[in-house]
Amino acid sequence: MARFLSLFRPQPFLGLLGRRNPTFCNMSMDSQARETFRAAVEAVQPDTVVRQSIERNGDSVVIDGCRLTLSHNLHLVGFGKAVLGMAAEVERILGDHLVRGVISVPHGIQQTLQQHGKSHLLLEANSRIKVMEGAKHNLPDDDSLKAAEGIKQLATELTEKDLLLVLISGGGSALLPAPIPPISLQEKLDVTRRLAAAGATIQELNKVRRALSLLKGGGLAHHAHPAQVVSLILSDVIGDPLDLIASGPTVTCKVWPEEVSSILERHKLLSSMPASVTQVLARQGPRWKENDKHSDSPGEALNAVIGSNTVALTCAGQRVRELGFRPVVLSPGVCGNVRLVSRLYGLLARFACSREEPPPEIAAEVLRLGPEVGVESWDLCRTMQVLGEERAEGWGATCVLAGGEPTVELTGKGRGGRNQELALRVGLELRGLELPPQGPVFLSGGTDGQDGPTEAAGAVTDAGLYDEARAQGLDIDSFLSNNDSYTFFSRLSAGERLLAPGLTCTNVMDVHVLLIPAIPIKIS
Ligand SMILES: Nc1ncnc2c1ncn2[C@@H]1O[C@H](COP(=O)(O)OP(=O)(O)OP(=O)(O)O)[C@@H](O)[C@H]1O
Ligand SMILES: O=C(O)[C@H](O)CO
Repeated sequence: MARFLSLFRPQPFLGLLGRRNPTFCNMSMDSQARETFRAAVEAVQPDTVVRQSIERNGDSVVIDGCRLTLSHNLHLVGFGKAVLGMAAEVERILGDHLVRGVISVPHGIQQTLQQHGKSHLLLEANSRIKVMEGAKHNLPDDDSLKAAEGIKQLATELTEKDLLLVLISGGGSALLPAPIPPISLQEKLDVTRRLAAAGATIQELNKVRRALSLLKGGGLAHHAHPAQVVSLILSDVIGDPLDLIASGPTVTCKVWPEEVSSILERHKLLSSMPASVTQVLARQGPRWKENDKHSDSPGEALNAVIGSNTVALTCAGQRVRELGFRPVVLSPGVCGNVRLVSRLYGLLARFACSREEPPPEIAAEVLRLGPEVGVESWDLCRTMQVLGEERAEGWGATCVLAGGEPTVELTGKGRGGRNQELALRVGLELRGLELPPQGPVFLSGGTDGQDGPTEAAGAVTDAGLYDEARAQGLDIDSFLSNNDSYTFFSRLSAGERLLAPGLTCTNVMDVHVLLIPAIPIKIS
């Protein structure tokens, strides 16, 4: 008769491989998934990433391998949800050379940071940096327009002796609006709003924003010429494309009006564009005025990505290794429909947990599905190889880490977010995979601490989700069809599966953690 025996790898062998040093062996799988997410977020804190990217030696500073000399010539501008903490750290490190600065940050952020006890991310009372709050609800408004004007003014006054440090993070586009005349702020806002509502991707949205802005698409670097410009960027876009993060204000790029028109056309908006937008798109030559003092300057800058989803996943991997799991990073670029993404995680869990050699159909479906959600075949094969090795070598615990920004097709009117919906769907995919002592656990969380318009960042699920919901009278399918994942997780077991770290002060998109426990071997 078949019997099951828990055969975990002998500890000395594991020590040799350097994989297992389980510091939290008493933690539940749920807690370990949360701890892994915490480590991911911790790694991309605004002050941490700045500290790690600036090396100060006396009156010189090395950034991204480039040595720069300081002589009380440092100016600073910034825009984005995380730049307040970034600016505070820059001022701590280089404050004695700082002449002045202006940053554009989300409405209410200073008060919120104060309330959350995060005063280390706030500027000192005697700071030389002016903080301007605006862009309520992540939309450009008069306040962020004023901040953008202040930033443009500062940049325009610089000389070749100056160094301009630019701090950029997600949300920067809305915090730096500078529409090319005669486009008004309201018209630009309408264009971006309508595009977003039509389902345009962030790549499409920011290509359009670039074409209509004085500061995006290299405009800020252009206005700062002939000063030296260095940007420190916390990326919230898949693949870390410099020209698209916050619409690339320090990355000179040519605008192709045909490309912009085709994006508008694709979303059926071209024919209803205001006359001002049509006029700007029809212009030939440089976007900046002919009489502009820098009209022919290239506006070159050093652009350094100092924090990204990849950094978060790498640090999460280190943490989960300490917890006793072998980490494998699937991809930092998971995108596409959450339905397909959840299917992929379900298949990977099945592949990892299969007691026999996994049926080839699983690997085939993984390879077919992966590219549809932004994961390269090479990464899928590498991940399955690690999962397969663990099984072949004796069922060690593994952790698949990934990140990115999947999408949800909104058909209902409920409250939720893409992370909670993904976790809910993966929970369904894992159904039936309950292996002793515990089956796989999946966590999906937004690194900014907020998943859609909800108070949670995401949720943690496992194979027991379906039965747990049923026992509590909750019908998962009806919550899913109403995009009501937040209500579902709030009601289920008093909300204990919700991931709610609160405001994290950073944003490198989402993090996915699939923990596969060490599995007992079947001895016949
Ligand atoms: N009820 C819902 N269920 C599932 N997803 C939702 C729901 N409502 C909104 N969303 C999704 O949430 C996303 C917006 O959430 P969020 O504000 O976290 O986005 P974001 O892209 O992370 O923004 P940012 O990068 O500015 O923080 C959109 O992709 C939207 O489709
Ligand atoms: O501000 C923006 O454009 C988005 O957050 C992407 O960087």
